[in-house]
Amino acid sequence: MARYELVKRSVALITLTNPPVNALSSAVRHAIAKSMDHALNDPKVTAVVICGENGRFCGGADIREFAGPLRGPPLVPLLDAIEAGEKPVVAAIEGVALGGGFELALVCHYRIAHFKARLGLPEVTLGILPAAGGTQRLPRLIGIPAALELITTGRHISAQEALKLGIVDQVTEQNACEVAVEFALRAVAKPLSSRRVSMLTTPCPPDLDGLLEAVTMQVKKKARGVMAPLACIQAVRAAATMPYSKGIKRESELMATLFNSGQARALQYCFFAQRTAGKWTLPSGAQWNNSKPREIRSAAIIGLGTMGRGIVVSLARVGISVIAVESEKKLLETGKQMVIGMLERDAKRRGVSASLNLLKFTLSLQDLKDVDLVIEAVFEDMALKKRVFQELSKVCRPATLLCTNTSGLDVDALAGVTDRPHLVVGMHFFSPAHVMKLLEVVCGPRSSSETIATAMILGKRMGKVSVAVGNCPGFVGNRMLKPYLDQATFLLEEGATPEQIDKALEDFGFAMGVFRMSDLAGLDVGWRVRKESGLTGPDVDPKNPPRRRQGRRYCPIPDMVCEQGRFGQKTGRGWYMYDKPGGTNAKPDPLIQNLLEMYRSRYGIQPRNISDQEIIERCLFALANEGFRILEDGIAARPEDIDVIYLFGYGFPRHGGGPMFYASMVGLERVLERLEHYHQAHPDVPHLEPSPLLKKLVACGSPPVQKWREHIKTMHSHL
Ligand SMILES: CC(C)(COP(=O)(O)OP(=O)(O)OC[C@H]1O[C@@H](n2cnc3c(N)ncnc32)[C@H](O)[C@@H]1OP(=O)(O)O)[C@@H](O)C(=O)NCCC(=O)NCCSC(=O)/C=C/CCCCCCCCCCCCC(=O)O
Repeated sequence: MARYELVKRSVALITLTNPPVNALSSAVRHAIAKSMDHALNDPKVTAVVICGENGRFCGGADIREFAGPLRGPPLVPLLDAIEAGEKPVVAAIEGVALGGGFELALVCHYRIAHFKARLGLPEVTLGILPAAGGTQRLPRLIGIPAALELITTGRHISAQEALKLGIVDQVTEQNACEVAVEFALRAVAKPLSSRRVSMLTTPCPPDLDGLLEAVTMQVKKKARGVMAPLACIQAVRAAATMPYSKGIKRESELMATLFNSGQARALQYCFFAQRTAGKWTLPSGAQWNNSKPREIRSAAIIGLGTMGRGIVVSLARVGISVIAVESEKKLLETGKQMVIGMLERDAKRRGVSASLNLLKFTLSLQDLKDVDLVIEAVFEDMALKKRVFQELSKVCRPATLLCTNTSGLDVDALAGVTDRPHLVVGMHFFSPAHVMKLLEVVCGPRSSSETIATAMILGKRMGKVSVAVGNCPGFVGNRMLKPYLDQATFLLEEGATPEQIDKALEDFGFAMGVFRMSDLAGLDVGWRVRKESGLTGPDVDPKNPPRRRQGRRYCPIPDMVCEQGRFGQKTGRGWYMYDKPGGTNAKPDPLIQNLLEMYRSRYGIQPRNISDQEIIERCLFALANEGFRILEDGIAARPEDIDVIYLFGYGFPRHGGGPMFYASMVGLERVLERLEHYHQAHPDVPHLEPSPLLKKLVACGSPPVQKWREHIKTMHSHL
């Protein structure tokens, strides 16, 4: 867990050996304590260097250990002892020094960083704080404002920024460990007291209270209801107002309030769920680690609408040459100008040059004959998409992968019109595609494992979180959205307003309430889908009872809003009003209020007071209930996959963990009881009827999310 060597006859080299990230597990802490003890007591040793194996200094505390009882030497006394030692200790930072790893570097008397290293205190993203002295040492080293920013955001910084801030003493392009050993030899016999960061006086800004207040406001606005950043601010205040011995106690008290909190559990779950989601498997046994992806050097995008443009940008900025195709000259020219502008702005922000030489714009599909992969991003119309796929089949070489960016249409039906169904897969990007991190990779029954592996890895290369899902209407994300949206509109009928429902959801932590989100996405999209599926429009049988369709409750209010030409932000009117078309500042609209009142009186609905609790329960439990059905149907392989989709694609708050984790945190028994209650009150809403899997899990004693897979006996796995 740590290797001890004597190098250059007098330097103790301690190498952390806990792959893959040299996390500070109990065994590693034990080994560090033993090695330090040895080094400090061996008269041959004049200095110590600490480094990590495989070019990675240390990824911090072992997060997996947080779930169980705490064992092994505690970190704070171990680190304090390293700092207090009488022999110089130098940290050789390669790869990463994160969390406890950064705190380990901070107790070393000198820090040498490789120029590619990254440093940071990401604890706040895990719902905790840097409780191994990080909140007390970093402000002493770099001052309150810079330390506050790093600790409350968890941002990783480069070695160069660390040097500028005064965190590291030297940045090197050579082997950091060798440089550190030479450095250590030169440090022997130099006084150490000024190198002990805990003994420094924190440089304090003139208006400390004002600064802390401003940061508190910022944090509350950005991360509504999240506890950890606020605790971080309090800990940093202690560094400014207390001696180290007291500050460290305050840090530990604050950590105790966070450590076992639901938010910390949820955020740590998210960390692992994100990593689990890439690990797809198929019933055939093919999976992420035994399927070889193809190398993609060139790609083509069909359609330069909002989605197509975002996908072109995402591909070009990772070095893939892209041919962009449009059907008309004017559309091609507009799309081209927009893509170039987006790439230039993106490159400027990242301080690199825009990769415009990778782009080609064309009106002819014939130009695609040699590309490795095509992503179709035309209008969401099955007949049109089929025509495109038939054409691609003729034009592209037989080995070209054909992908569709549909948000819910049948991927296998598209595969069926091609000469290569095994090379067809869905790549469902989220808008704007160059910003949103989520990618649903939709596996059709005929998609080959090589095709799936290629789409998954390509997504990762584009900086996306790729999740493999099965092929059904709406896949995972949009399929679950339906019951969620339905509950929101039923609540409108019953007496709530769009702003009340949005506020409840935003207070819960959603980036945007359901009505603001719908206004942003455009209300006409759903309207067209409802018309196509016979739920509204001229094809609806007039004998249908007014608020029922296809044998279940139906709320026509969204159709009425669209009939008035209110399509959301783009028309300046939707569920809210905006100062102009394309405006983003949502204001409640009295016309919507009138529409709701007239609607209720027309149908004799007596509006009632609806509590925020009912809003949250009906919207979120209906959402999770559909998630359970998706698991039963084999459309998602694991609850983690569903949660990752909602975290990265739909603004579900990370500190809630995602809909499935949230359900488990509330308690499956309680979710079942509330769904039964609401279904009894609304028997014509099948989405409120508890799913068989939920009932089964409750009957099995409500196991934790990670164990649900053992209870899912999927008859027809689509994955
Ligand atoms: C950037 C990375 C390090 C690497 O990224 P990448 O190369 O892309 O690789 P990944 O796929 O992300 O990771 C590879 C695998 O490694 C696993 N992993 C990564 N980091 C860790 C970790 N820190 N612990 C465990 N496992 C880790 C990852 O899951 C992958 O596994 P697998 O292959 O999928 O199986 C990147 O990984 C990264 O960013 N890592 C996280 C870095 C981080 O967040 N570090 C901070 C950790 S928290 C910390 O350090 C805290 C320090 C203070 C601790 C003080 C503890 C005191 C406890 C006292 C509590 C008192 C309360 C008492 C209350 C009571 O009374 O009960």
